[in-house]
Amino acid sequence: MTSLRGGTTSLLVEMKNLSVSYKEGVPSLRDVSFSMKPGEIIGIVGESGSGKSTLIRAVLGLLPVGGRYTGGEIVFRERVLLRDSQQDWQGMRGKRIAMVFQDSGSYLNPIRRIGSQYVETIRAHLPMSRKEAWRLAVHTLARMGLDDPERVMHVYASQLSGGMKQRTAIAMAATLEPELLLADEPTSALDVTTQNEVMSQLSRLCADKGTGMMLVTHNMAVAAHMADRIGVMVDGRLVELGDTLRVISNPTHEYTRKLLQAVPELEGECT
Ligand SMILES: Nc1ncnc2c1ncn2[C@@H]1O[C@H](COP(=O)(O)OP(=O)(O)OP(=O)(O)O)[C@@H](O)[C@H]1O
Repeated sequence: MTSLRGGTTSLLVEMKNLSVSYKEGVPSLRDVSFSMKPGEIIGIVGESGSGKSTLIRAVLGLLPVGGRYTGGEIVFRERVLLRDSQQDWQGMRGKRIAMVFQDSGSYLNPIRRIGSQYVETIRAHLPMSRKEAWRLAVHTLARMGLDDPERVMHVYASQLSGGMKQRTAIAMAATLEPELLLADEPTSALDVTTQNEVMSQLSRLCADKGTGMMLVTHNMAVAAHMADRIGVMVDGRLVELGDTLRVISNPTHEYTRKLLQAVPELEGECT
């Protein structure tokens, strides 16, 4: 299990009574409140439809079609995002707040070599020469477990396997050293062995760069392995939030107990 990182005491993110609806009068997020410290990893678990994706998309200011903020606040580094214009919010995306999702790899540009799009992404946010950006990209691809990163830089996405594309997309998001990485089931399309590897590499990359992560997963074992704290969602509410060890050894909510009982290797730790 990872430990808490980041030295400053100011908060990275605060959610205050956040509510979101897609349909009038039917909230998909209900009064969700919590805060994150810099460098912290929070795992968000819960059943399908409980609002996990809505929660992290809300932080990015990119709700799925039809979604509306109906109450509350999101504060990022002491700045209230919900009161800011979309333009201010846009300035945060990519560099300060980045997101990876289940099929990020499939969004790589198919008609440009990986190296060209990777270098351009880096240089759009960081003051670097092409050579420096190339070196940083190769280094990060290697940290994400890609065996021959120079070759990866020279090929098109169609020449990479699904796992390699996903690792590449995750590396690209992490390269910019965002303060917050929003990860929505980033490895669930990969086979189990690859999932574990990519999760460990991602966690190491975040630790290297002091990046905080909000990790949405349906897999309690993944959350227990990766996160400093675990939050559990049921029907749009955050019904439990606590240190990982406390949540898995002494869950307070019935639904958390049910989730833990479904994970054989954690079952013995649940009282
Ligand atoms: N674009 C949308 N339009 C209408 N309703 C939506 C939309 N996106 C999500 N919802 C509804 O909001 C609720 C929360 O959905 P959300 O996708 O956030 O849950 P989730 O916990 O991430 O689910 P899953 O694990 O299946 O991805 C669900 O009832 C869902 O049907």
